[in-house]
Amino acid sequence: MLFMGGLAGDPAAMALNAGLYNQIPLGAGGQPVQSDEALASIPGAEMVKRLLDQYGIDSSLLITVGMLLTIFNSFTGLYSFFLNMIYQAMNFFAAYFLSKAHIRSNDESFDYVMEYLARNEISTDSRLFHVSTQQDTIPRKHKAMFYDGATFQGINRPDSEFVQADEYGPKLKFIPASAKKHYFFFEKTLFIIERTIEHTPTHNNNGMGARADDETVDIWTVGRNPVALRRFLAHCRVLFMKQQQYKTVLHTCDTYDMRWSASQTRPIRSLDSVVMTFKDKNRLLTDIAEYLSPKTKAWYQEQGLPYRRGYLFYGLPGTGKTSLTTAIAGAFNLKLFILSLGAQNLHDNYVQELFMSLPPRAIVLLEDVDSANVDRDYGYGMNHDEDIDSEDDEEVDKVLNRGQNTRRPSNVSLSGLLNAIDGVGSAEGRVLIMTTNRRESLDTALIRPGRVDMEIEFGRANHEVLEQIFIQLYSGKKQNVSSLALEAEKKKTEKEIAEEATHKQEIEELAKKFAAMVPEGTFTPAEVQNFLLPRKRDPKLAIDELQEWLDVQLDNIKKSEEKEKRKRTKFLQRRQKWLKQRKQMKILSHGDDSDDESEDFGRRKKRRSKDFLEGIVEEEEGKGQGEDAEKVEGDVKKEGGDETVTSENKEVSVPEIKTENVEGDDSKSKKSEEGDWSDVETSRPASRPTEPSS
Ligand SMILES: Nc1ncnc2c1ncn2[C@@H]1O[C@H](COP(=O)(O)OP(=O)(O)OP(=O)(O)O)[C@@H](O)[C@H]1O
Repeated sequence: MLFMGGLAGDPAAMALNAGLYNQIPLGAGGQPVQSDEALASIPGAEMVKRLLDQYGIDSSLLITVGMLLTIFNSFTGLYSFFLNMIYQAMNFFAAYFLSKAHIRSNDESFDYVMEYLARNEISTDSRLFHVSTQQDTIPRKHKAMFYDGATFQGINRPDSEFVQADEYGPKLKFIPASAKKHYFFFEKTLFIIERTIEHTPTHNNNGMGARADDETVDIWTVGRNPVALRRFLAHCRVLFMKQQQYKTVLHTCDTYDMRWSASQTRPIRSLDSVVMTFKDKNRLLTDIAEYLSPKTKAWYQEQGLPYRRGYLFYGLPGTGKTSLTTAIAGAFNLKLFILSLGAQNLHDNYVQELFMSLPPRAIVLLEDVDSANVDRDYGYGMNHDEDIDSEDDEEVDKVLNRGQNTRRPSNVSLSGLLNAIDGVGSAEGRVLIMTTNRRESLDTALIRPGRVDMEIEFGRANHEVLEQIFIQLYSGKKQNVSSLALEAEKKKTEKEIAEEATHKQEIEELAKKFAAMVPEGTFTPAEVQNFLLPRKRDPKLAIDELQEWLDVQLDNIKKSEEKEKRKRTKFLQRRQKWLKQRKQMKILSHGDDSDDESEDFGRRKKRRSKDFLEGIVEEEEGKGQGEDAEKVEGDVKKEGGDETVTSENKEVSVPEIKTENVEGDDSKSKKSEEGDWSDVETSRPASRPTEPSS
């Protein structure tokens, strides 16, 4: 009880202390009575006294200790009381004589301030600081709150790069601690700054009661006039903008609290570095430039049209869809927001909120829109039992490619996505870029005009692209825009410029040779780069080794095409069998060719359809490349010119179905009663064995 002094200022504690005082009786004149008398008046004290006497300890000592502790208690109480007064006075002062700005970490201005603090060593000498080696991904909560003492001179230049690593690995970043006030002067005015981390209960998908950390920063300055504060914030903004001038800021969805978070900054990628046909690039860039011009915006408003534009980039993986999007963001100074619909926890509501919270002048990159529920045919919850009666070649492709769709299904529904894209609350002024490897599986609603205003196909490299890739890699021209690179460009001497021109000419000639050797439409740009990169310092070596590489690659391609062809042929055979069986089942169930109206029959048909589709993919995956397609087992028995299908112990004669030419020449393929399936083009799988690393 004596230690309740820690709670001084608390009325309950003071009352208790007073009570203890009252336990010591006072004699005449207010003087304490003799210790024995005093002790006698305290219950239980007699017993303690006897105990102390046993050990030869003077019992009057108890009184002295008690009194000393009481005095100490009074002092701590007083101290707390005065502290409390000072605190109240400061609050009063802050309320009436200070200006204050309150910024939350989900606002960009938070980054402005953090940038200033990091660059100006504010309170980095504090005894309490956080240390981090995280380099690339800077959580927003700590964004820019780091600097490296050793390279501070370097990074203090407005638009220079942070030096984040040395020869031993990532350098340390020092992050000033939160929940502590930091003081500094800006333009001779005193500023006080405090970071606070808030723990807010959330009810998001992470579960009830999960907590989301949020950070705020409070800035005070002396005086009722907030001009100094505004000037400071404007200064921070300019500093930040200069830093970001040659960077592309990537925002991704923070899956914890489901909002945009600036996760990375990257040097701007130049448009030249993305190689594609001039026609397509020109068409696209002209369209975006036109859309972003202020006149167009005004026109949209006058017409009462929603000011939005959408593009679909489709084609094989590694053909430059993402690279081009990043380059566009840099070229038009747009913020880039990347959303993958397969992200865990992402639901319709969140997608809508994310679209609503986009700033103006932003690109939203929706990657792999074919994934999951937004997929018309294969997505999670979609109709797998779809009848495969279609005569459409695309149908065959889809079935055969189905096994390749290993992406995790999304929780986002098609209608949810459509609402997010152009619902009432969706932000205006943004550019939407959707990418997919499988355009054919997208729902037409998703890519109708208004949602997708232009489509660009990305394919394997033709001669123009091959030549450009070679030139890009060996010309020595820097593809990342930065102030330092631009400075270096300006400082070149005439001799250097002349040497560069000669080098360029040489490279262009080699590029022509290179492009002539590589067959057109055979490799993706990523595959070509994959060959060139290990030989990046020696263009002639690349030419010398090209033929050897081509031989290996073309052989691999041939093998995978053959495999694909076998798979396709098997599919066609099975399909024919299945159709025959179905026909027989119809006859057995109804005795005629009427439509499948029996519910039982419909269910059986669907199950068989599903089993059939899955069977063909599994079978091909389960067996090796050398598998003979003729080994397909079935119920079909050939008997003379006709076939007999065994079904439910009954034999029914059906017209002959030709199944020859399984491995042979495609041109001799059969024509069945279901139509001609022989001319279907064999598609080469996107992924092939890559060059063994040397
Ligand atoms: N057209 C291109 N020009 C320059 N580089 C390219 C091109 N295509 C691919 N690359 C290079 O290949 C790599 C992969 O490219 P990118 O991610 O842009 O392909 P993608 O089409 O978006 O693939 P995915 O569909 O798998 O997302 C990158 O390193 C990129 O530099």
